[in-house]
Amino acid sequence: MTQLTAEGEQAAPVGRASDVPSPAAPSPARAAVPDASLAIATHGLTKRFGSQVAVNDVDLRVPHGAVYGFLGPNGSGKTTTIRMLLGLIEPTAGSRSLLGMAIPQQATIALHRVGSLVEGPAFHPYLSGRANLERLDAADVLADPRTTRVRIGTALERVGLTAAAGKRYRAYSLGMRQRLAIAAALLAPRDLLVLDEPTNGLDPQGTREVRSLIGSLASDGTTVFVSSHLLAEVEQICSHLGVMRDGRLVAQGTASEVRGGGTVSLHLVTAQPEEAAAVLTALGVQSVIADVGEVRGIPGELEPEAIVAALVRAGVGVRSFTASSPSLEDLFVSLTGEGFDVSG
Ligand SMILES: Nc1ncnc2c1ncn2[C@@H]1O[C@H](COP(=O)(O)OP(=O)(O)OP(=O)(O)O)[C@@H](O)[C@H]1O
Repeated sequence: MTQLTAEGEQAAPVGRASDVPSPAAPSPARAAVPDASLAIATHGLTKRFGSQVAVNDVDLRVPHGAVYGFLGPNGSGKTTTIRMLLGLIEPTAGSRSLLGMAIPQQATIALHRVGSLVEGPAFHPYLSGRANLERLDAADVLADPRTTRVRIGTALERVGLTAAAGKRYRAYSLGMRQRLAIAAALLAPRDLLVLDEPTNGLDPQGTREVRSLIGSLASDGTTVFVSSHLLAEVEQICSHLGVMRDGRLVAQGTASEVRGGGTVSLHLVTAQPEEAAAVLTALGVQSVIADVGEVRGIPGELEPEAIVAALVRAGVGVRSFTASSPSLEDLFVSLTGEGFDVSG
């Protein structure tokens, strides 16, 4: 389970995130051992730009069929990680595999089954959505021209653009443009989609469109790896989460594992805060703070029932008692050290 200290430092990340300390001496490129049980696996993935370590010893584990939210503030290393996954840049150290195939050794086969949205394809403003996809498909040497028509029709259908396929690109809304970009990534059947900030710059309506599209792609069995700095976006659609901070993966696991990793705190309303604080301290509650009419603390492993019973035994009147986990937003702030944009 993910555990946070009082400063928000992570003590034991879910699924062994990067807890290897020194970025100074990343191990040399390790032998790639593709893990077929995972859609994406990396081991010690590291990228330096000069003296800057942009990605530091990252071990990603993305199960097949997951919608994996790759979260982190701007500059935390998400895009650099994705570029290494797709073979667009070489890591300084570490290995990576997609769909059980090592990158770059088996990239030609693997990447044919992987759709990606990293920088976004360049669309022609005066051509229709369909004509733009025809241009992109024609430029793909691996695409079979005999099936172009069907594949483009299927991709447009999947992103809900069939009716608007004949409209010029310049008349598309931002959400439609992004859906067309995803259609471009779907021109061949894909087992894995890697989307870098697919809702960046979109208005709330466009964000909803893309979010619901990701949900429907995932329900067809496609594994989706989606990066974002927007908490609300991933919170709603992701089965798994990974959180980046300063190039390190500081938490990883199922959404409920990551969410459950926060420290539970208790809040007690009482007319006898000093007496209550003494009882809680004697029980072993940590960080007890008594204030006017209330007491706060961190119960650790203590059950709420045992705490309330002890208070009642000691004659402390309890007006209300709450034991709560931090919100996902609080958790991310503590993991990443900065606020997340929660709009979206
Ligand atoms: N080609 C490059 N040369 C030098 N530094 C780079 C290069 N690409 C990325 N960086 C640096 O690496 C760090 C991680 O950047 P990256 O783009 O991977 O982060 P990010 O989490 O994707 O953020 P954003 O959402 O802003 O793109 C940043 O400090 C960035 O300035």
